[in-house]
Amino acid sequence: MIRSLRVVDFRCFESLALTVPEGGGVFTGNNAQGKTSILEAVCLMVRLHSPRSHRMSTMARVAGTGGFGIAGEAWGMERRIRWARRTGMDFAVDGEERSSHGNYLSDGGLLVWMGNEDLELVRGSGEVRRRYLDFIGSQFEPGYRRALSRYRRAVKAKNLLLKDPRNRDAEIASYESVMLESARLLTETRAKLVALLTPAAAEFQGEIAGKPEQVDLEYRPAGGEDLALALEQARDRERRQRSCLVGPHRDELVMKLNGLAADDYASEGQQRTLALALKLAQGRVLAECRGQQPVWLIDDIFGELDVARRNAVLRVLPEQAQKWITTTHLDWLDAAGGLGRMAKFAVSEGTCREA
Ligand SMILES: Nc1ncnc2c1ncn2[C@@H]1O[C@H](COP(=O)(O)OP(=O)(O)OP(=O)(O)O)[C@@H](O)[C@H]1O
Repeated sequence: MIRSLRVVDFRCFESLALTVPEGGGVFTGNNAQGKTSILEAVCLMVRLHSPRSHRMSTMARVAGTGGFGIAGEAWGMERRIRWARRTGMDFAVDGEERSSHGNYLSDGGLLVWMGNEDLELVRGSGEVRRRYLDFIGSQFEPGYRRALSRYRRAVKAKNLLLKDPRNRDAEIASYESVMLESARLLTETRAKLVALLTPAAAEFQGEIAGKPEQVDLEYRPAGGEDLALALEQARDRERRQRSCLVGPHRDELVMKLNGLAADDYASEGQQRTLALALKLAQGRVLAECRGQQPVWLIDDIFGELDVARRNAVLRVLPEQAQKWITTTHLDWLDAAGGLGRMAKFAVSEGTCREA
């Protein structure tokens, strides 16, 4: 779990230093005060990933020096990342520089992020569902993140070549071999994850809905069973459309509720419930496979949930796990039985103090 967090020039914070108890913290404040930014800083420090943006430049404080730093004690180790416009990112654990993302992440902890935007998991494009699987995949399988970035680089290069009017078939073939090599780990891990997530999501869906509902998750690799053959068969189409059309960057995770497509048929309430169930399932799967409770970063969802669903989520969140919860008001928490083992923090205009 995370015991402390310090940031410099990150989002609206010029500086911030927090110590958080084992149970976690509830961060309260009006809109636009910096609550989500605190959770985002934790996510970056632990997973080198922000659920809000891929562009580090947007995270450096606008009136700051053009870079930012985040540090803290997480799972007994002192972690530190820095980003600067000129030099990019560097990171260290217990004072020792780590040479690569993979190296830094190898002994990092586990996270689950829950936010209102999770509804997009059910309603949004396939990209959102792939990101969900990738975030879990990189915590589940050590080589996943590296395979994903190799794969993405190869697709990007192939796309550039496909746009060239000259014949670049030989180079395309060499990038396809990189794609094939990295795709294997991605598709195998995604298939394994979906098989593990399905029963857990079904169980949580029932808990939150208050009645059993059938949940089916189906992983559909865009390259089918044989990606090499699919690439071969797509060759003419790809040349015409000048874009790489098959492979894990086009995979889908199909979701059905009570036998019907969840995006087209489920009610908004059912879709919200399914999105929560998917995130709870993520926590369960990670905890079981890695033997460690993830830290839960829960951004502003409780104030928005109806009482029944809120109580159900609070009931099924693992008691012993650390939770970082943001909220604009605390009325719901009083009704739900108070702070428990969590500390209360007040966030206001880029400052945060224990309240
Ligand atoms: N790079 C940046 N530099 C300075 N300020 C920023 C930067 N990025 C975002 N902000 C500002 O930081 C403030 C806090 O944003 P944040 O999303 O953390 O607020 P919040 O308290 O979670 O709000 P809400 O309750 O509305 O979700 C916002 O006013 C936002 O515009």
